[in-house]
Amino acid sequence: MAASELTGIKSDFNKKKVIEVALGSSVGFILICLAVVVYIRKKWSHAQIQGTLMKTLCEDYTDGGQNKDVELPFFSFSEVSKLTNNFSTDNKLGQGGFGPVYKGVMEDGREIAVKRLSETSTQGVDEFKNEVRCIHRLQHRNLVKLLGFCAQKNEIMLIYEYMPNRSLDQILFDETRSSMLDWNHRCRIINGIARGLLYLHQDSCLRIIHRDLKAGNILLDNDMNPKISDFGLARRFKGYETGSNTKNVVGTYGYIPPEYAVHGIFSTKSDVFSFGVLVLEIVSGMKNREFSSQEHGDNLLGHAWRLYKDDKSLDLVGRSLRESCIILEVLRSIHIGLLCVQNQPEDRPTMSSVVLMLGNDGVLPQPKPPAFFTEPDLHPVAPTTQQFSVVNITTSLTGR
Ligand SMILES: Nc1ncnc2c1ncn2[C@@H]1O[C@H](COP(=O)(O)OP(=O)(O)OP(=O)(O)O)[C@@H](O)[C@H]1O
Repeated sequence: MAASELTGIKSDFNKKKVIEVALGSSVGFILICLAVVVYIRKKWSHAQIQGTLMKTLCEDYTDGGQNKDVELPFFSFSEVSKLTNNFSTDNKLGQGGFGPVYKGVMEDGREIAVKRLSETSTQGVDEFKNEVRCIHRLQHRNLVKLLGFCAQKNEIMLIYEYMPNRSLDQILFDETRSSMLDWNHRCRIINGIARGLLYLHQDSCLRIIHRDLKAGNILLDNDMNPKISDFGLARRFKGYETGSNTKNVVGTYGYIPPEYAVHGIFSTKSDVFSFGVLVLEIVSGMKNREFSSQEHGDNLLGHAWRLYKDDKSLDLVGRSLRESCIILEVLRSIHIGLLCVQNQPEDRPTMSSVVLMLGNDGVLPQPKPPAFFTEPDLHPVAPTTQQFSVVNITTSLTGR
């Protein structure tokens, strides 16, 4: 081979190498730039959330605020850190849409649960603010108590009373743990949730639609008394309002009524619907969302309705409940549950009627068919959000 040919090959080879290196380093450079931008954006949005929250909390809790009559105790970062054993993993209770939740013990021995807003929170500033603003002004034995907050050192945390039996879903839908809840407990849980909701709708100073009532948002104390929690999506309403409209439908699949899912209309009757789903889940020990009858493909609501029509409602009762159940009470609860999940909001009872119906043995009206017999074809915006509350529904649904 001639020397000139050899030099040609060599220079081609060098050129190729130079291009490869140049390309490689510019791709690397672009990737690094992208990573830096993502990192800065994340930090910036977290700082923004914290900034807005600080402002809200300051407005609410300083002399200039409107709510200076309501005192919510302030905890310093070092105090919370000490109470939770430096946010140790042993103290971690779980992870929700806001971020991790830690158990802590106060100096006087009281146990607390600390919700720490995380940088990757799927629920934003509005939900966090809402939670603080709603819940600290409400006082009812069936609502979880907010004990204080921390807004310091770029940290936002909410401090609640600790509920030793955690959330209802963790017991109700667990095959072995569900036996911890006999009919007596379940009856008390149904009644407690009903009273807590009635307080929110009618008796509290704020009047609130919860909008995310579900088994995961019912916490249980030592004696299995229920406490409604998670007010991040709650909305205040005026006494004369019958419903509001929103394009941003939020909530949790399986608990959302048709008028809200399809038309974005929510009212106290949306909570009544979710309550009805919850009652049927408590009696059956099954999740509405996951239940699909092998016989006819109906979800839990459709299944309960068919059994009711065939006079076989007792077949709905979960295995772990069969020994302890009081038949008349169980049948009445199922009947009330079915009244609450009726397709038309105006057919559903108010929570004050529900509390009355649960407390006496008078004749109940006949329920009409429930909404969403079968599992609707829902496609969450981001499938990962499904385990948490804030689920935006983009597809339309059809009820039957
Ligand atoms: N006050 C509390 N006492 C005891 N455990 C709690 C308390 N609050 C929350 N937890 C537990 O912490 C975990 C996370 O709760 P969190 O309310 O943040 O989210 P979630 O209800 O699981 O989801 P989402 O954010 O969708 O409501 C759950 O396991 C819950 O049982």
